[in-house]
Amino acid sequence: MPGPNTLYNLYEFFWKDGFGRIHEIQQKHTQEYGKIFKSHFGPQFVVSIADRDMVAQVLRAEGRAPQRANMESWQEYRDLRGRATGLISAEGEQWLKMRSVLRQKILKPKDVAVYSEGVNEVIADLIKRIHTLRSQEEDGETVTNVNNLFFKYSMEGVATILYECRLGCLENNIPQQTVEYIEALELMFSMFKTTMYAEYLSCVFDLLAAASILQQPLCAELQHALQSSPLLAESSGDKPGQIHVDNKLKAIQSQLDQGEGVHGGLLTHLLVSKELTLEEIYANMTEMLLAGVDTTSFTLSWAIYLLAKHPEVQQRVYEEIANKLGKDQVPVAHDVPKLPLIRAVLKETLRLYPVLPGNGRVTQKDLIIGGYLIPKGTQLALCHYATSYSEENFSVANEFRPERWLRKDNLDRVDNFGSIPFGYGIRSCIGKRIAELEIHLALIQLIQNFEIKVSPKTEPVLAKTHGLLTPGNSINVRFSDRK
Ligand code: HEM
Repeated sequence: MPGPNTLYNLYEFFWKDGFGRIHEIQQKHTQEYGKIFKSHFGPQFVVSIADRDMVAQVLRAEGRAPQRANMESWQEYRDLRGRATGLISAEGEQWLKMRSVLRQKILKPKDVAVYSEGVNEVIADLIKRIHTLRSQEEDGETVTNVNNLFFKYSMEGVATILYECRLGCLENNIPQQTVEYIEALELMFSMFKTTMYAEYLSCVFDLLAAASILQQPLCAELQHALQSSPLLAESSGDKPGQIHVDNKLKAIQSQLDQGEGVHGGLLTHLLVSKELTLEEIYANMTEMLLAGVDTTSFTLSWAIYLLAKHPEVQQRVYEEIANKLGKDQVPVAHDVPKLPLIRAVLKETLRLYPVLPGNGRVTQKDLIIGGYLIPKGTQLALCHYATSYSEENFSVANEFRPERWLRKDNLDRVDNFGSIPFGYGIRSCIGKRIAELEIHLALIQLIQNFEIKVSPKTEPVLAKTHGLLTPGNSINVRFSDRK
């Protein structure tokens, strides 16, 4: 099988700063070596797949508990300290058990529809915050670096759903406890982005480590962060990540003591049903928060950027909202199917900027892919960025054309393997419906309230890989009141 050798990879990644360009390297290597190629790192290798049908074949052949990457050292660390893993890092039977509990409450659109009201309260605060921020600018309209704002929105939104409480991220004066919480999370995000959530990248790191190119395995770096981070040290008492879970537990206890019925969302269900241990609940709440904030905020930032750059698309979206929902009607989850264009905007945004440009799988049986025998236990890298930009899969692939998703019921197809930003199958993103709810409702209300325009302060924004696919520079946009 063709592919880059160790020397070439060292040159590409270290000399030419390839870690920030993983998405481009996928495309480049696909052009050079074909849709299936083997990257060598010393004695180890990764097989990369950049073909829609081959990706489909791999994902359709998955067993009961698919594995993204070899997590042995991570697992050993958790075992050593008696700490529970969350869904992202768990494997085998433990993963199956947790997934089957968590999926009951958040995997279907109707499961998350109940959170519309809570998310809308957060969006009302987001809009207030936009008014405050733009009033501080000379033109009275610009918000600089919208991702900062959307980070706070996503954190507040996801916490509202997961912890069933508000953090105050969008207030003018953020509560001190929340400031500390955001700081702890930011530290973890920076570690997390280059490790757990970027399996494609972590395979590269692990292989480099195996080839003794790195002094320490990457996991050790993350393990150190875990030890020193106040947030993720789940078992050590009074930490910010636990406070919200513990508060909920106390509230439930007091309701029970008073003979009241207990109702609530996911966290309440987990605490009452006791299907997961408290340690597992802490671990999963933290991992879901980590997995859910940056992904959602980057996607929202890219969507706003694309809409600002394409006023004609934005106008069509606005007209659809005005005609099918109403100019001032606050949307809820069941309004979203009436607005196919807003759904298409999200799908097209994620095609052009898939937050996870690549994903990993360890094969659980021998497979023949593209004519090659791939033995059980091989680390695969699924090159979603490359398939998203392939002209074979999407005509005029470089252009933002949300309407392409409106044809032939494309919106509801989950099996368009050219663009699967949330993954596919049993190990796909468990937070997909939460992310969609937060993004759809926010986009609808932002477009109802504002005409979103490119600010003269905005340079063209290119993507860079920092674990996730992130905006390479700050996105500044003008939020003009809609007349
Ligand atoms: C636009 C937003 C998001 C995108 C694009 C995204 C994408 C992904 C992808 C590609 C995976 C890997 C799937 C696979 O291996 O097949 C994943 C896994 C995961 N995501 Fe998301 N995600 C998003 C938001 C969220 C949110 C909001 C949450 C939680 C509230 C979340 C929680 C998770 C978890 C826990 C996993 C691991 C699932 C498992 O291993 O069983 N994600 N996500």
